[in-house]
Amino acid sequence: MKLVAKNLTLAYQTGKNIIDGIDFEIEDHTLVSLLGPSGSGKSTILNMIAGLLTPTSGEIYFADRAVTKLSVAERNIGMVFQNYALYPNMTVRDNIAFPLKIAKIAKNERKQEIERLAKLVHIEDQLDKRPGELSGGQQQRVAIARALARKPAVLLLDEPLSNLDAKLRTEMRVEIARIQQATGVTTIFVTHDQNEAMHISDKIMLLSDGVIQQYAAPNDLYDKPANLFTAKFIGDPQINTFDKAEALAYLQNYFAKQVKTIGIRPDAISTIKNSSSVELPVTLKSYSKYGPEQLSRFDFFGAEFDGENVDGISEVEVGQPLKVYVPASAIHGFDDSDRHVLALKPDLQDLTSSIKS
Ligand SMILES: Nc1ncnc2c1ncn2[C@@H]1O[C@H](COP(=O)(O)OP(=O)(O)OP(=O)(O)O)[C@@H](O)[C@H]1O
Repeated sequence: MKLVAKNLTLAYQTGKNIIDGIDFEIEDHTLVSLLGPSGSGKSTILNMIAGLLTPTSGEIYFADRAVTKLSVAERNIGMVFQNYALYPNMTVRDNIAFPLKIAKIAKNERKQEIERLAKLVHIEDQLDKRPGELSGGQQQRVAIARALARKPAVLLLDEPLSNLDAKLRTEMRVEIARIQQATGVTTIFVTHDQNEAMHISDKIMLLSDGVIQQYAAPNDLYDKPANLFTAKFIGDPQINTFDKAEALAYLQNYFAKQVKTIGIRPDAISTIKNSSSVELPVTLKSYSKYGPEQLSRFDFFGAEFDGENVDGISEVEVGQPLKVYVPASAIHGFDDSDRHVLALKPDLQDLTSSIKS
């Protein structure tokens, strides 16, 4: 089901808006992550969608139905929490059956539904165990099955993987994407882990201080950051930023408009020139390689920056001056308000100088 929020605002008594008049649409059948640092408002938005928190103002719609004033029960949502919240004294079967019993689904139909859900989340051989006898990943599968039992309008997942170890996290994020695709249920996934969000989502809503910084497909957040916050939050290693005079003056040439900061992602740097690339005169300061990852550090007019897996860099000696190249589209400029400014192609550089003069 499509979900729409209009001018959604939440303030506690203390005053300042925790969520500050945001608008968004989540398309039917998609998986959207709410991503952002601690305190950015992810859980608050999720809880307003669930009906656990009432917005101070604004509206939420499930398709065309305004749900803002409806209770949790009336919204038909499925929720999964970080701590699973399974009933410890019930078997897996009874945990999944619970919402079906509440909904007074007949016994026969209930049995079929439990089997269907257990197959869907791959726990059909665990139905007679109690949650305490299952691994964290299996418990989370049960929690997902229970949340899906009543064919919810939306599935809300609040940091569902954060109690799992690294290997299980990766496995379960693939599983969540698979289950979401198999059921087609519109899903909202809260995480503060960009890697998780980047891999699992159709779109990511990146939040900071209760404001949407950017809402776009994962690769667009990476390649086309709308502002400096997004550019810095997304990407590991972090984007290189230049705000010192000489480096900035050199790169400013590629922009028609004055920029305050320039960002270049470490993986955009190469020693190989191509037709749309911009040349940077640098000195190699250090180089290291670990497994498939190479990291290099360069000096560029006194500003240092990182390169990741830079083609051809293993041939260069540390301390040696060289030229590196960056596609013009990978030079991100940000204006006084930290908003993204497009770089011009290198062959438009003359035009840039004439605009400036
Ligand atoms: N009951 C409350 N009263 C006042 N402020 C609150 C209350 N609950 C949450 N907040 C504030 O609302 C803001 C957003 O909190 P929220 O839990 O939505 O953030 P989050 O992005 O989910 O963070 P985390 O990743 O740490 O869970 C925070 O600044 C928090 O301090």
